[in-house]
Formats: sequence, C-alpha cells, structure tokens
Amino acid sequence: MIGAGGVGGYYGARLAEAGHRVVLTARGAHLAALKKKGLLVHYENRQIECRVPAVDHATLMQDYQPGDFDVVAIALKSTATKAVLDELGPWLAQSDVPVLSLQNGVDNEPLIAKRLGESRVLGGLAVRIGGHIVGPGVVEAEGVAQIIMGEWPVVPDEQDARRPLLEILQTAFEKAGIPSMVSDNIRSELWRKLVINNGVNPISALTGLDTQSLTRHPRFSQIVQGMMAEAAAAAKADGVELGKADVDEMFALISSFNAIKTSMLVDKEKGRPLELDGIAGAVLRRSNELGIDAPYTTTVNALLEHGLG
Ligand SMILES: NC(=O)C1=CN([C@@H]2O[C@H](COP(=O)(O)OP(=O)(O)OC[C@H]3O[C@@H](n4cnc5c(N)ncnc54)[C@H](OP(=O)(O)O)[C@@H]3O)[C@@H](O)[C@H]2O)C=CC1
Ligand SMILES: CC(C)(CO)C(=O)C(=O)O
Repeated sequence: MIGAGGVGGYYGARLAEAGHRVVLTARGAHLAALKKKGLLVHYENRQIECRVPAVDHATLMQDYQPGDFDVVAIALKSTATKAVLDELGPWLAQSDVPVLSLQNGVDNEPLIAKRLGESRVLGGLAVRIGGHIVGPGVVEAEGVAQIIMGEWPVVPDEQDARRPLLEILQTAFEKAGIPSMVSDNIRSELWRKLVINNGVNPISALTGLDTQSLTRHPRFSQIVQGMMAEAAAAAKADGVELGKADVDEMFALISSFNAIKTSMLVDKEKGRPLELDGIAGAVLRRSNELGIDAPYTTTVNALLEHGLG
C-alpha cells in the first residue's frame, strides 16, 4: 500500500486484519510511529491494531521485489503521483505486477499507464469513506468505505487478463469487510466520483465547512450543484457522458453521507498541498478543451490558488 494515510491506512489495516500480507509505505513521523508501535485505526466504534511492515520507498525498493506482491495499490494524494512514479517506476518496471490506484481524480491512471503500460493499470476509487491521519501512526475512518475498480480505461472484453485478478481482489476485499465492485467502465466511475469531489472538496477547503453543512446550506448547496454540473459537462472531453441524473444522484449520495471534512479541507487545515489541480484543474482543463464556461469552478479554484479561505 503506497501511502498509508487515511485511505491507504484504513484499507491496509482491513486487509491485514483479514490475514493478507500487507506492506505499508509512509514517511516522516507517521512512518516512525508505524515502525515503533504499528498502525491504529479507529473505525466506527472499533479499533483495528495493525502490525505489518512499514517502510519508506528506498527501503521498499531495497528489501522487496515488485513481483513479491499480487497488487501494488497507490493511495497517495494525486499531487504526489508523478513524483512517486518517477521514484518507484524503475523498480515497478522489473515485474508486471498490476497497479491499482485508489485516488480521487481522473489523471492518475493515465500517468501510471504512461509509465508502466496500460495493461498493468487497475483504475479504482474509494467511495463513501472519510479517513484521515489524526496523529503519527493513527488513522480515523468512517463510512461504508467501498472500493470500485476496473480495467483502465474501459475494457469490457471478458478476455482481458486483468479481469480474473479483479475478481480475486473483489472477493478478498469483501471478505475483509470492504464492499467492492468491479466496473466495466472505470473511467465513467472515476468521473462520477469527480463530480462529487469537484462539488464539495474545493468549497469545503474555502469555507471550512463539512459536507452536510455545505449540502444543506441554501447558498452553498447551489455552488456545490453548480460545480458538480460543471464536472459532469467536462467529462465529455474524455468521452464520458454524464447528465443531470448523474449530478442529482451524486448530490443525493454526498448529502446522505456522514457530515465529514473532505480530504482537501483536512489538507488545508494541516497546511499541506491541495489536490486542486487533480480535481478543479482536471475539470477546468477539459472545459477549456470543449470551449465551455465553468464559472463556479473557475472562481473557487482561483480563490484557493490565491491562498484564500
Ligand atoms: N481522505 C479521504 O477521506 C478520502 C480520500 N480520497 C482520495 O484518496 C487519496 C489518498 O487520500 P488520503 O488518504 O486522504 O491521503 P493522506 O494524505 O492521508 O495519505 C497519503 C500518505 O502518503 C504519504 N506519502 C506521500 N508521498 C510519499 C512518499 N514519497 N513516500 C512515502 N509516503 C508518502 C503521505 O505522507 P505526508 O503526509 O508526509 O505527505 C501520507 O501519509 C487521494 O487521492 C484522496 O483524494 C478518496 C476518498 C476519501
Ligand atoms: C468527499 C469525499 C469524502 C467522498 O468520499 C472524498 O472523496 C474526499 O474527502 O476526498
């Protein structure tokens, strides 16, 4: 699990708890704590204590072969994807182990494909999960925490070599208490998730409000829906057709989810880089390509880029 943060730490701990051999990567004080006392995950009134190897990337490349793993999952912020692929690329290239992205945004899988070849990419996303590092070695997570995955970009061919592995992963995830689904069109699923993220992540970082405060607010909910509609329109540039029904469905999904701080709000509070380019930037690039305006996204993105909020 590359990046044992809120998402990677939670899923890694669930898999380890179910008996899978998991190796976590991290750095800094979080890594030091993982090595010293293991990972502690607080999840829905439970505590999961996870004692598995935790290493930095230099140690990963030195002590392990990529072929030691059935799958390498990436749960980094998309701000780190390129740098980490530059770092791990030559090591990953030594085998054909599939790489599963569990990140938000639609630009991670293309980066992995460019580096390792399309046939090794498993697209994926974490849905209905709020998970964050709350202190060194400690993660708090909530929500049903589903995983959706599929051959990237779209391979509805039953002969695709990745399908049997996806089915094995799905079974393993389910047995570990992680609801999961294999999609024939992961690109579309990634865009549907981006509709949610463009809707709530930037405006939450700007206002400091949680998801329910935004979706129930008379004014902010309009901005959320506007930013969702702009993401849905931008999807067309990638050949994904999303309409009002998708926007309504995604708005209903996030409105009915726990009142959580988005990952971007948590990054803002911690003074960390924001995944702005991977979320609003991805929408704005496609809107520009299509020649359509995205006024809500343009405004909120510009305010955050200029350090407001
Ligand atoms: N958090 C959430 O609730 C949700 C997040 N997502 C998505 O999941 C992805 C992961 O998010 P999240 O779990 O919040 O991310 P986190 O920031 O919590 O975790 C990422 C971890 O990777 C570490 N990392 C980064 N670069 C390196 C490196 N070079 N070597 C070792 N470790 C490194 C980070 O360390 P450091 O802190 O030092 O940078 C951090 O511990 C994102 O795309 C996010 O949008 C999706 C659904 C919900
Ligand atoms: C909005 C949310 C919580 C949905 O899972 C998310 O993906 C994030 O915080 O980045």
